[in-house]
Amino acid sequence: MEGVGEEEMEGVDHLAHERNKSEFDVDAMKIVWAGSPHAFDVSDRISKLVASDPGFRKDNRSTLSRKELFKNTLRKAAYAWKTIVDLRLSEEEAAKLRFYVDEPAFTDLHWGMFIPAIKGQGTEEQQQKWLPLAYKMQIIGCYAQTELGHGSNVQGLETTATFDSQTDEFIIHSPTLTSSKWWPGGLGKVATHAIAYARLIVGGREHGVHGFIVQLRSLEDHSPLLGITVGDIGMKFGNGAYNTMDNGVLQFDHVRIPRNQMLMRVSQVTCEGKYKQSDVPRQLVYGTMVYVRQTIVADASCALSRAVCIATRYSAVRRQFGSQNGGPETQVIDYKTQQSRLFPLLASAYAFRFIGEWLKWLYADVTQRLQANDFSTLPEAHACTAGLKSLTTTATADGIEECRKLCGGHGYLCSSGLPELFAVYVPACTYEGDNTVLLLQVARFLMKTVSQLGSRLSSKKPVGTIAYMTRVEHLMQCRCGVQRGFAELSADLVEAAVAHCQLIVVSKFIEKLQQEIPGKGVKQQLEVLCNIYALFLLHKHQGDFLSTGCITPKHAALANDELRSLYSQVRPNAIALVDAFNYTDHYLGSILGCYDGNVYPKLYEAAWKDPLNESVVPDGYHLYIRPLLKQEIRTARL
Ligand SMILES: CCCCCCCCCCCCCCCCCCCCC/C=C/C(=O)SCCNC(=O)CCNC(=O)[C@H](O)C(C)(C)COP(=O)(O)OP(=O)(O)OC[C@H]1O[C@@H](n2cnc3c(N)ncnc32)[C@H](O)[C@@H]1OP(=O)(O)O
Ligand SMILES: Cc1cc2nc3c(=O)[nH]c(=O)nc-3n(C[C@H](O)[C@H](O)[C@H](O)COP(=O)(O)OP(=O)(O)OC[C@H]3O[C@@H](n4cnc5c(N)ncnc54)[C@H](O)[C@@H]3O)c2cc1C
Repeated sequence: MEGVGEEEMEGVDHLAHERNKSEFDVDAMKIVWAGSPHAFDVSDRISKLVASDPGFRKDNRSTLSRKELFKNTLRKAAYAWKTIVDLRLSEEEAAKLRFYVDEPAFTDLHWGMFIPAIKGQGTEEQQQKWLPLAYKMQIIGCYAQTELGHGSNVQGLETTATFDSQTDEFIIHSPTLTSSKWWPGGLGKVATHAIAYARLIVGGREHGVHGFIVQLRSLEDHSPLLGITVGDIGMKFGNGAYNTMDNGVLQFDHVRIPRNQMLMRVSQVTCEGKYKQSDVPRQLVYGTMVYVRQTIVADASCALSRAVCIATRYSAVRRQFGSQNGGPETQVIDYKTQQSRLFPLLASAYAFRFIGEWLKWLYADVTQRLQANDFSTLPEAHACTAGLKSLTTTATADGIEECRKLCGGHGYLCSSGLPELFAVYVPACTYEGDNTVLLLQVARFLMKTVSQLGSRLSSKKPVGTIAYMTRVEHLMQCRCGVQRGFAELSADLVEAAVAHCQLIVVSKFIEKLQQEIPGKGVKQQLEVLCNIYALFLLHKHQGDFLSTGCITPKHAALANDELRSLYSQVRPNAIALVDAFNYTDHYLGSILGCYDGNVYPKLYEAAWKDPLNESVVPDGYHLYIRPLLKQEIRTARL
């Protein structure tokens, strides 16, 4: 193997000159990014714990076969659980551990959907029975909603749950091939239980889709129970990536479960076979999705900031062209084109961090209200979680890919960390609701609001995120017919939904800046980023703004000038702004993004570690290359 000098690998901070340029207190910004001094402490401690433990190594994922990869994930999940128990980590610390372990696993669905579904849709009694088992991981659950034939259209699910009053049981059945459950994470090889969604049939009458707790596998030997056919759905996009997850297929053949395993907070079936609806809205059956959409928004800033951190550090290291008198070439980060692609993504990472924080607050608020039987803010909470999930995941997936391109050829190497990050992240645009389908929900909410504006029947004034609608006069003129023409106009309505969500992100960023933010220069940096975020959107969509007369061509030109000036203000602070994310090299998983910027020796070293380089002459030489070279190919047995 070709070696690299030890001194080249260790100790020198190649980005020190960049760090010295920064004009603000990076440690104070770290606290702002983390959310509070306490959150920073937890995050910093747990990230270092994971990074220093070889049990959580992840640099070999792209070279493992699916079986090796999956077994390694099982080992890591068990090891993570042991660490959590041994160190008596709090729930907050455990969640951070899962975050820094950075490997999608069945545990995400157990903690992220199975448990929340029981908490949100189960009765007190059901919670008391199932939650202690789930918290100790004595049972492992998944969320089995989507089927081969239907994902978006939840009302179209075909699995049935028929009540048998003779035995006080439900019979869960998959009547068609398309009713096979398809996609649930953790289902393929691990889950012992599922929250399965099925059409409820009582006394021959259908009552829509409800959730049921169904045991799938034996707790003794893990074999599927009678009537259950279950397995993995196969390899997904990218090496490593989401293939650590066992997304599964499941068929029920008249599987019987006791009546008390229907989640009965929203509606109940009595032993006499009576269906009763409580006074909570039916939409609470969808509550787990609202919860997860909110966590996905909070996570978007993590994925985007990670890609931006890699691309920013590498852009400061990489030099191309522009050498004067034999001096160094220009750092690519100094090119205005690089800045105009990179800095809006840096600003978006911060914007998404704050919108995630706000959405958490909104979710906590609606949860509290629901407990007090106040359902008034549920439609807005649904629209915000759906719309912001769509907006942030689309922008993040696109942003990760842009960061890969910003790193030129080296961005295409797995060791850049970017291909895997993209492959793991991009399904977020589809799961928990296809992004277009979710925007249509927002559009529906907006059109409903518009149709009520000025209506004599409705005395309610729009509040919260739609309060601005009363100030937009020409909406009043659009009221007529839009409800009837919804499907025809849906492509335009989706654009309106995106614009509405962008407005929420910008306004919440501005609100954040109205708070006291300690630390030298921190607030000023955030103001610059906020302005970049808003003006970049204005620039990108200037056609819409101009055609609707919201701005003049002069405004558009001024905005563009201002944007260029803002990029120059960010430039000296760019490295410090990504340092503020406080990511370890382990978490970044990228040679291009390593803290010390010592990229080239590390790339060189890593190449020699590739399995192809284990031998100088490759396997297959004698069979395929030599006969070719010796012109013996026609006689060789291929
Ligand atoms: C290794 C370490 C281990 C250590 C241990 C760790 C310890 C702790 C760690 C914690 C870890 C946490 C991890 C969390 C990570 C989470 C991981 C996530 C992974 C994601 C996996 C993916 C899962 C899934 O994808 S699940 C399936 C999701 N499916 C969907 O989203 C389907 C999309 N479709 C729909 O939601 C609906 O059908 C919809 C919205 C399209 C509605 O269609 P419709 O038919 O038009 O509407 P209808 O049903 O008739 O509704 C009418 C009415 O209701 C309103 N509505 C709809 N939805 C909602 C809602 N959710 N809430 C409120 N209201 C709603 C709708 O707008 C209509 O209103 P009106 O217009 O007023 O009538
Ligand atoms: C990695 C991954 C993990 C998943 N994990 C789980 C899980 O744990 N549990 C679970 O239950 N499910 C899971 N899913 C399933 C996921 O929730 C669905 O795939 C998702 O909701 C999209 O539904 P669909 O596949 O039916 O897409 P479709 O609805 O078939 O989408 C196909 C196309 O049709 C368009 N479209 C659909 N409806 C409309 C409409 N009304 N108007 C306009 N356009 C429309 C969409 O925009 C899209 O372009 C997972 C999926 C993935 C990829």
